[in-house]
Amino acid sequence: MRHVLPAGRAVVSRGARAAAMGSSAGAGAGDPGGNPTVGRLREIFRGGGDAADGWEKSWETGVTPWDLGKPTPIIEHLVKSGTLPKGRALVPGCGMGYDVVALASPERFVVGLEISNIAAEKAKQWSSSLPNADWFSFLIADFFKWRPSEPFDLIFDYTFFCALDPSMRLAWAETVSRLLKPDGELITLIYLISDQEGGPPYNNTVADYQNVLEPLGFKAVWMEDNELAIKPRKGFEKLGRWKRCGRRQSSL
Ligand SMILES: C[S@@+](CC[C@H](N)C(=O)[O-])C[C@H]1O[C@@H](n2cnc3c(N)ncnc32)[C@H](O)[C@@H]1O
Repeated sequence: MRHVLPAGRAVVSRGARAAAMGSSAGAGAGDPGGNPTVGRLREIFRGGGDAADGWEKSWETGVTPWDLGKPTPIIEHLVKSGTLPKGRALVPGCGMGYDVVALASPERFVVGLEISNIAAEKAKQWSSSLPNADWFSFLIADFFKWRPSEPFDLIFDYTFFCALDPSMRLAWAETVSRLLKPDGELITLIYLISDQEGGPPYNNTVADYQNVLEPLGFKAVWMEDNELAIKPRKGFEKLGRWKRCGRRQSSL
């Protein structure tokens, strides 16, 4: 174990936070968070309704302020480091699937899971003829309801936890626990948000992860600032690597 940081976070301005989320879609003034695309995303989700419809609409209308247009650099670094579990990996809420593709290799088959048909189709479109295409697949399913035939050695969450309504966090942890092998690893690239009203993305802290994961026996064996975060997200991301150390398992 390297070291585990306290569950705190830097306080940043609302404008800076929203600019970070809109890094690829063009941050700027025009909505309460300072980013018009995040504002449009909120608008889609405002008024309740089915979250799945909200995500489909955001993809349909091209309101995807989270999209980096490439894998997150820390994933490429971790792949190169050779420290990631091999076997089967899952990326829930994978969006365009750049991280799915970056993780996939003959030693590691990766499933990119998406609730949005459009996102999954887009992901398939750009990636299907890549040299490592035999080592990943994109599936359309609701993370919370999906029942795969086999559990996973690795689950990678990036901007999925923070995209979910906070009332779903316990279910998120239970589902992670159900889908992960007992000795599997959960990697959370935590996108820290502290000053937003509503969401997505929703405010979250490292403690929010600890609160739902630790009762299920998970412990962070690594929790550090993500030094490889893209520039607008620098200082807002922490890399958490979690293993099950306790005996309690999911009750789902
Ligand atoms: C904020 S985006 C993040 C996408 C991707 N991880 C990235 O960083 O580019 C969240 C994604 O989760 C998907 N999603 C939301 N709820 C889901 C669910 N219950 N099951 C599977 N995917 C879901 C959405 O369609 C959306 O593409």
